[in-house]
Amino acid sequence: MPPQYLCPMTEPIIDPFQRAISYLRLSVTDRCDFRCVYCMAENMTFLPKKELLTLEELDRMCSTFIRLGVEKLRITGGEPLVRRDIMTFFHGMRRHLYSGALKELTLTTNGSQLERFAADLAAAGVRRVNVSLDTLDEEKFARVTRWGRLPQVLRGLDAAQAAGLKVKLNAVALKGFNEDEIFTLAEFCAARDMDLTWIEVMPMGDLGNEDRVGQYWSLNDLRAKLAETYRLTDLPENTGGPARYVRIEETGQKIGFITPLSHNFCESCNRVRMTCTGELYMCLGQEDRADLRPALRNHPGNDAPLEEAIRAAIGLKPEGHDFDYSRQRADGQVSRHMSHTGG
Ligand SMILES: Nc1nc2c(ncn2[C@@H]2O[C@H](COP(=O)(O)OP(=O)(O)OP(=O)(O)O)[C@@H](O)[C@H]2O)c(=O)[nH]1
Ligand SMILES: C[S@@+](CC[C@H](N)C(=O)[O-])C[C@H]1O[C@@H](n2cnc3c(N)ncnc32)[C@H](O)[C@@H]1O
Ligand code: SF4
Ligand code: SF4
Repeated sequence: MPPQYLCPMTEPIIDPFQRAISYLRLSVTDRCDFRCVYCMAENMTFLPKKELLTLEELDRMCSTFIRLGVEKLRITGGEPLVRRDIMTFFHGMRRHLYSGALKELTLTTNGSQLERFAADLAAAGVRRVNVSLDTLDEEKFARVTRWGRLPQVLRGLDAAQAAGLKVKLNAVALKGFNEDEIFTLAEFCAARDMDLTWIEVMPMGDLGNEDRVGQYWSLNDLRAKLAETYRLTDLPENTGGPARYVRIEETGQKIGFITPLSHNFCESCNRVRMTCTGELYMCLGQEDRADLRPALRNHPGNDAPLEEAIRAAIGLKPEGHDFDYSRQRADGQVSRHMSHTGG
């Protein structure tokens, strides 16, 4: 039997494994202007737009989570910046930053729309963005994203930095694809004062013809390759996020490793994820979820049922994921696509 959760309103909710849940990742759309080969199939069926929570509903959901102790809100997708009028939502969240209840409002993006939106994001109180970029080669970029164009993303990075946003690059490590770019990407980031985090590819969703097992490249191997050239020093574990960091002594640069497969970090998990239809997923690597929409829609003007539904859902958060490439399944071990919850 999970314990009861009677927390003071401003303290984060504690899950069954004594982890405080202070971080909400919100997917505001399942659509995207790219079709990355490890994330989506080329032909995707998206939700009808009428299924999505409205911007007002997203605001009410997030405000309720913030009242329940969420201090960090990351907007993701699909591609969050392709949702129409999404800046209205960002500007609405600024009031929680001003009140001090929300410590960080941020987003993870493919960068394609940053040239257009970076200044407005900064005006809404966003201080840093994570941009996904797996290669600096134009032809490879077009191949891995299927629909993306590298120059557009590079202009987005420039716009973000010009707007004063701190930028972190996320690169998914893909066997036989970007193994040869670990030094170029490190140098690119060092020259632009951007952090870089590598991510192990996770077996989620049906990708059409892509080979999941063949894509996987352990970050232990990537790290060993870096260490052949650089002296790496492990930095103290940061319990606020999934990445472990090393410093490159020769350049002072920090490199992060997100290793759900080779070294899982579930013990310090502090997060839950909500989809654009109001489903709360308790773990990225599991199917457990709760539909918060009825509590939201059936009780206009009364947030108590929604608060109760959120507490009950977090009371069911599992201990961790079950991803495992040793089972040699090329299909996703979690059936939904990464874009459903936004990573
Ligand atoms: N397995 C697992 N992977 C995660 C988790 N959080 C993030 N990731 C992976 O890391 C990727 C990058 O995450 P980001 O969106 O940049 O967020 P973050 O690393 O939490 O961001 P920071 O605030 O910069 O630490 C995600 O898309 C996932 O692939 C998690 O809780 N579990
Ligand atoms: C799903 S995307 C959503 C936000 C935005 N479209 C972007 O690409 O940054 C969030 C992150 O998930 C990562 N991702 C997608 N599929 C993945 C997979 N199968 N394994 C690991 N990371 C994945 C992407 O590289 C990206 O950094
Ligand atoms: S990783 Fe991001 S940019 Fe790529 S297809 Fe998925 S949602 Fe779109
Ligand atoms: S896999 Fe699940 S439990 Fe582990 S860190 Fe990610 S969300 Fe948390």
